[in-house]
Amino acid sequence: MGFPRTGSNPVRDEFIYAPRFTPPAREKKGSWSGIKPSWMEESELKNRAGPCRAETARTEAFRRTAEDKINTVGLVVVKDSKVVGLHSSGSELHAGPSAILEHGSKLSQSSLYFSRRPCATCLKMIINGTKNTPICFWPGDPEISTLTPPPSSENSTSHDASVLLISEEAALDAVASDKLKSTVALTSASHPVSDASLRSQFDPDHDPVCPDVAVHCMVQARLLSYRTEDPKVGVGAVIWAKRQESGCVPALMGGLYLVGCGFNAYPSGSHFNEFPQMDDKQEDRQRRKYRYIIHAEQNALTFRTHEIRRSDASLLFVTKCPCDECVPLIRAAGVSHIYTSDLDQGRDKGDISYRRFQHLQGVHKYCWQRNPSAGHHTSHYVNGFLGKHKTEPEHRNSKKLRPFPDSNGEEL
Ligand SMILES: Nc1ccn([C@H]2C[C@H](O)[C@@H](COP(=O)(O)OP(=O)(O)OP(=O)(O)O)O2)c(=O)n1
Repeated sequence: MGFPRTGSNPVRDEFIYAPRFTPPAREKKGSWSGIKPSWMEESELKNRAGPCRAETARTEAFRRTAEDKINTVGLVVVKDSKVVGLHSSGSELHAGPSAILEHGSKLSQSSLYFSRRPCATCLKMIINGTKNTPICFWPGDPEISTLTPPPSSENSTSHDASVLLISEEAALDAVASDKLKSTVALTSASHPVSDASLRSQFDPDHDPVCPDVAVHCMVQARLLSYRTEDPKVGVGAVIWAKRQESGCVPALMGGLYLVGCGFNAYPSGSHFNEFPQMDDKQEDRQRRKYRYIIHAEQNALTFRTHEIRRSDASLLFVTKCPCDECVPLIRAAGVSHIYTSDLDQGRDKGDISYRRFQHLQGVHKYCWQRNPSAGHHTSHYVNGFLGKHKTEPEHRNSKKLRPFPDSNGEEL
């Protein structure tokens, strides 16, 4: 028997998982809402095709799509019969997460119209971030995850292998989508919010916060990680921002305000043991957790209580290196500083990899080394680990927070 996880976003019975496109119940602009996503899909492709006419762009788009295997998606967000959001998928960030970034949990009061079935990564974020939200899509080839490697054109064997891999990924996505949409409605409650205060201890000429405050925020993230629903590893994330204008925030906060926080968990409102929990050491890929679990950063961004303002420094503290799924999201959200650990950095693990973080540009990165003398890719000894990972004694003095070098080896 399961029990509900508290969360602000139950997955609903009313979820419309249309095998064929379902026009919105004849809203005034219903047919337009249906057509618009296709236009949005095309608009992204038009951008890629350059300033040519629509028809040419479409032809070009199909050619490129076939080559790239991206299957771009258009998304229209409708609220009270008005279009409140237009999003299209790019090669790094899909339309679904882009809508989550723009609207957050306000998507709950809207209807979503996709031009094709979203991939499992998008669907899990949409389901997690919405409540009683109709989701409609045109039939046809589903969206392909940005994590799926494009087919190589170098030789036919690797091309065939890539195409096979894409088919397998698409099939697994379809299974995950079905599983995600079949979840049931549960209770609603507010997402956990840390009420910790920060002392005003930072160097205004350099980093937005001093190391002591960074340690403090990391401890907050770590505490959150213990709330994980992942049977194996807990990850916590806290986002703080530093207001540029003085005088708006009480001095106690040192100019910082909480943007959001989260931990890795199954879609909000799901039952215990409802989704697969295996990791990538176990054989059956259909039963692995990665397509279902919402990452700590994804939850922190989705259930944020403040918008991320580009004019303010925004600081993400996350107990584990951001994975390849989250890096584009974090960048698109406008996070300016990332404080994280060196755990798994650079690792390629198939279902979840950590390669993109090292190449992330334009963001200040601080790498938390639990033990500077140890190399990367060691065992899990950071944050709310569970299960088989061995506990390492904590030596506070061995911790070292250091700026992450950019790809040229220079510190940011
Ligand atoms: N920045 C990150 C990185 C990971 N996670 C979450 C998503 C999954 O719940 C879990 C995945 O962690 P691992 O990469 O450690 O995968 P495994 O649990 O399979 O461990 P292993 O390294 O042994 O394969 O962590 C997260 O929320 N935020």
